[in-house]
Amino acid sequence: MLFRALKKFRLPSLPSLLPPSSRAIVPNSILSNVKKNFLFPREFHNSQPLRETLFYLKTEDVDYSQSVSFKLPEQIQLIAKNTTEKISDNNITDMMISELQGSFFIFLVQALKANRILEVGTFTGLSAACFAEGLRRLGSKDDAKVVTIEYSKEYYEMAKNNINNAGYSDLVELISNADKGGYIKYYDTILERNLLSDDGIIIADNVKKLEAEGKLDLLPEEFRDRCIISMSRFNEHVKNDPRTTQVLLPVFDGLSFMRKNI
Ligand SMILES: C[S@@+](CC[C@H](N)C(=O)[O-])C[C@H]1O[C@@H](n2cnc3c(N)ncnc32)[C@H](O)[C@@H]1O
Repeated sequence: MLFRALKKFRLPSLPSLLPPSSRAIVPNSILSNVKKNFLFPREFHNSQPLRETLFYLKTEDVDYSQSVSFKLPEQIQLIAKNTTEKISDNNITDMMISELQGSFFIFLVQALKANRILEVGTFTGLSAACFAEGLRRLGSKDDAKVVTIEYSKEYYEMAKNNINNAGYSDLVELISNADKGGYIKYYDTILERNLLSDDGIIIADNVKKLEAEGKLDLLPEEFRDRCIISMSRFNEHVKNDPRTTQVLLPVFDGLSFMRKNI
């Protein structure tokens, strides 16, 4: 599961999920990406029928969309290439956002005129680079920044190299953290601490309703329950929260957009 939130933060302070070094820097932000990689065991990732049902967009539709959408800059495409070269396990590289999603994120940062972006779950830095590219295309102000946190030391190191090599280190602050909190925790922390500014947006990724696809019974019960529980619990939590308004779009892996009711 992947949690993304595109948001604008309000100070005074950042939640404890960020280390002290980053506490002063998130007035307007995008929070992105908590992927719960443990949700699907390897053997299920490798099951073709399941993969087809989990990733329900047809390849030709995605290819067509990509062919008529603007391309990711070469230096960002290289991050995706390096990731698949260095991590040969498809189950892991599947965590990476698609090229099309990367283009969408650049577009979104520009459209929202985001200035500060907080991403939870860097992986190898592809989406962070896209956020940074969006900031750059906006003609980023002095305080514009992507703060991205990753709890895996290995991915953190890979991301650091990728971001440096792609030339975004001036815009991206990488943080290695140990907090394994889930979607609800991050979401509540942001709202309770009033970190989301009035025009900020939270995006949660990988929140599509798996059981609607009818093939969840391919998974053993324990995994089935965990998938449904964690995703639908989050969706329901937000749906029932009077503080925000949510729209869940059936795109990519299920992208939910939330904004504060003001
Ligand atoms: C789906 S991947 C993110 C995809 C990525 N942003 C990209 O560029 O394609 C999710 C990442 O989040 C990390 N992660 C999961 N939970 C986290 C948490 N609570 N704090 C920090 N990182 C987390 C995982 O280690 C993994 O690298």
